[in-house]
Amino acid sequence: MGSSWKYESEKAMIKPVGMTVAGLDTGNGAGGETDLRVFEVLGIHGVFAITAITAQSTKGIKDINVVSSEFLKKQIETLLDDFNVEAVKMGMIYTKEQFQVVNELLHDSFLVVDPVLYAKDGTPLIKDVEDYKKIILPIAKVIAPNIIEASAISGIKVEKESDVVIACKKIRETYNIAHVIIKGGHSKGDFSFDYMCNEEGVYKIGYHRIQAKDTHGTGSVFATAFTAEYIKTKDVKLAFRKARDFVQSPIEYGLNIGKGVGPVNVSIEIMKKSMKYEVVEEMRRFAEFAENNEKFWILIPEVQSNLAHSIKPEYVRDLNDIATFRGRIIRRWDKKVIVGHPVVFGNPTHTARMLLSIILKGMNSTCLMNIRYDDKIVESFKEIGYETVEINRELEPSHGEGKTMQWIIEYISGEYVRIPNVIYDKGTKGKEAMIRFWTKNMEEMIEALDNLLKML
Ligand SMILES: Nc1ncnc2c1ncn2[C@@H]1O[C@H](COP(=O)(O)OP(=O)(O)O)[C@@H](O)[C@H]1O
Ligand SMILES: Cc1ncc(COP(=O)(O)OP(=O)(O)O)c(N)n1
Repeated sequence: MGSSWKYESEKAMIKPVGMTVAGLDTGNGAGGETDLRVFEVLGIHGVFAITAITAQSTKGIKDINVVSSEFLKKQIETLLDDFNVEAVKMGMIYTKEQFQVVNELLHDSFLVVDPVLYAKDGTPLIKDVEDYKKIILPIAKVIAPNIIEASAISGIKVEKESDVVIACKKIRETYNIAHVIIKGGHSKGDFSFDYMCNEEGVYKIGYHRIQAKDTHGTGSVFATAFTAEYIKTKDVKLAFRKARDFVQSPIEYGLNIGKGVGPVNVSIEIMKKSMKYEVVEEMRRFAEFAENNEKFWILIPEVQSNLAHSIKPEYVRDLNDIATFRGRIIRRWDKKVIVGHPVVFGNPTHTARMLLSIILKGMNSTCLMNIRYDDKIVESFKEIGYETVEINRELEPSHGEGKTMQWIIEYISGEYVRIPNVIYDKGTKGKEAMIRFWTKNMEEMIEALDNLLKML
């Protein structure tokens, strides 16, 4: 007999386990609970041995309540007794007695140390630093200080690239740590460079430096992402690359919450993926409406139509956040409307480019369709209650291909406080007259077109 259904289903639900030994940030921006979130997003079951509770918010740390070393020991023993912990990330740990517990129980683990000497507000997160250097650093497999921490640990003031490499090597040799990563978030320049050195050499990764205010937790996120990726691949170089890549979007989409430095947005990529899934579902709903409405063909111009649909406007950065139908919306010779699936993101169609320009002007807009120009259609839009604006294409300056949609929106926003929902032009030499209609969501788009078609 083959394996039973029950066995197959249980097997499918196994997740690798990673541990964080860290403090708790009551404001949920750094520390152990953020580590658990990173583990979760990256497909690892995170478990948490807590070293201290910090009374913390985006404004900083008010107080620290340290967990006794006996209780820390109990937590780690309890977790190790049950789970197959594949790697351990360590953040805040406070006292010499706590270091001894970790040394005793985790010296053989794949230990990734984030030496959080100070929080962003300057509060020390490790009390007995000299003991920490003696007891914790020699059992680390990987250490990931920022440049301030690297300076303190190596005794070399890290300012320029050559200092980073020297400090990296010194830390490696002094503490016999296989992989030293020095993070560049606190350095200057257009790129934030991180360096990793090990016996094979020095690797450098640079990403565009984001001018961000809400960066609380970047270090915790980086080290936990590294640990998660190491668990999945057992490849240190790959884990370094993936962790650096992972941290970029959470910084870009940092959460402007609280009165101080807001947390980075750990689940942003999952949120964007789920929003994109909803967009695809709604595009399917639109396709059904277009193909089944007997009069829909009236709306379709010679060049055919398309519908652009974005994720929530505040998350839109570029055309990759906007979907269209690859094969457009086509009117056949017999007036039948055919929607050209599939739905694709990032296609530089006129509709997608105009929607992007409207969103980047701050409008609450997620849908835009191009419609055949006809006086009657424009009048019907007015009757439904939409504001309209006519654009004279003769006024368009000569610019390269692909700039017209942006020009139209720039032109309108120079004249209007709010961009009207119906934007039309009567064409010019070689350019068909066209209406472009945008709405705040798919609900409104379908309802408006349904009402419009009843009037035609
Ligand atoms: N403004 C930024 N733009 C892009 N990447 C950043 C920025 N700030 C930090 N990083 C990245 O975030 C990670 C954490 O770095 P860093 O801020 O130096 O750590 P810490 O939080 O321990 O001080 C690194 O990969 C670093 O390159
Ligand atoms: C409980 C706790 N642990 C760690 C930190 C510091 O984490 P980090 O990711 O380096 O974030 P910033 O403090 O630099 O924002 C913390 N604050 N609290």
